[in-house]
Amino acid sequence: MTETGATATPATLAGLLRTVRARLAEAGIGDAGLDARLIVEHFSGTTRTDAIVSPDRELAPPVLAEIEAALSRRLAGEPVHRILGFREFYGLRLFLSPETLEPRPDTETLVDLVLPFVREVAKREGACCILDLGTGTGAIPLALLSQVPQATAIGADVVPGALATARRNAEQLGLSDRFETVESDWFSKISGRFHLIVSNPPYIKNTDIGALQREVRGFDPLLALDGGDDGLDAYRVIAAGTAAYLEVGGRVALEIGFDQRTSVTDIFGVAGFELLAAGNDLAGNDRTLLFQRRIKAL
Ligand SMILES: C[S@@+](CC[C@H](N)C(=O)[O-])C[C@H]1O[C@@H](n2cnc3c(N)ncnc32)[C@H](O)[C@@H]1O
Repeated sequence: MTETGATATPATLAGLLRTVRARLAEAGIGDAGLDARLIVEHFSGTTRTDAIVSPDRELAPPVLAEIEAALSRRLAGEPVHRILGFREFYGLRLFLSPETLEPRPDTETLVDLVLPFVREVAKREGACCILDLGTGTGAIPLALLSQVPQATAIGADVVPGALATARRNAEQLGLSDRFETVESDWFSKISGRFHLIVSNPPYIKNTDIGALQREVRGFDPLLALDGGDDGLDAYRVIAAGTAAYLEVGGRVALEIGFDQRTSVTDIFGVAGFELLAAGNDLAGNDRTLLFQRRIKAL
């Protein structure tokens, strides 16, 4: 029995949901109700409606064992989507792996920022070529490809395991004929020109990584987080390289840390780019920047 009086693993759906939620809440896990629902529904193959319509549904012992194992992992700090093995992004279900960052809802605002441009180019030219630097699960380009059927994308990453996950995601979404991966240290193995270069690079100062939530510091790969001493290393490389890979009239769009708007705008300014638009994340912080090459005065 727990302090709330609930048994560890009652066999009915409603009882189990209550117990899992109580044990997560007791451990101080913020979104205990949601995490309980995700774990129980996933491993029991039930839905929210089942819990309402058939609360007394009995679950088999192997299912209970799987839920208990998942609960132990969550109590040990593992994020719920890592336990499930997938996460929703822009309406797409994406597989995760130990080599990939778990895509965040804030990154959906980067997709929102560039989508009108991708649509416009695709309409005008019948195609839109996208390069995503640091693709991880492939979240950003796959979201764009799912919205714009004429678009094609290259997802580049320095981690082969991340690229394997991105390819798996493209395949299961039926997008693999328009999505390629390249193992590349930023631009080192990239060739060709693109209408859009997009990136959510690592941007945390290395001295700040120890202070991140345990769910992030313990489970997102360090290479996906560490932006160097001032968090800006990747932006400097991307700013310096972008012009050589951009089509005339092309754009570059970036996710940034909440306090990096001025620094990243300056870095791209020095490289010859002007800021066209900026967007906020779901909490209202500066989170996305869109640049184009500065037009030289005659
Ligand atoms: C913050 S994660 C973003 C992942 C994904 N684009 C997303 O938004 O969910 C940064 C990504 O950059 C990749 N990365 C780190 N250093 C890199 C490098 N030198 N060249 C290419 N990719 C790199 C990491 O492996 C990671 O997948």
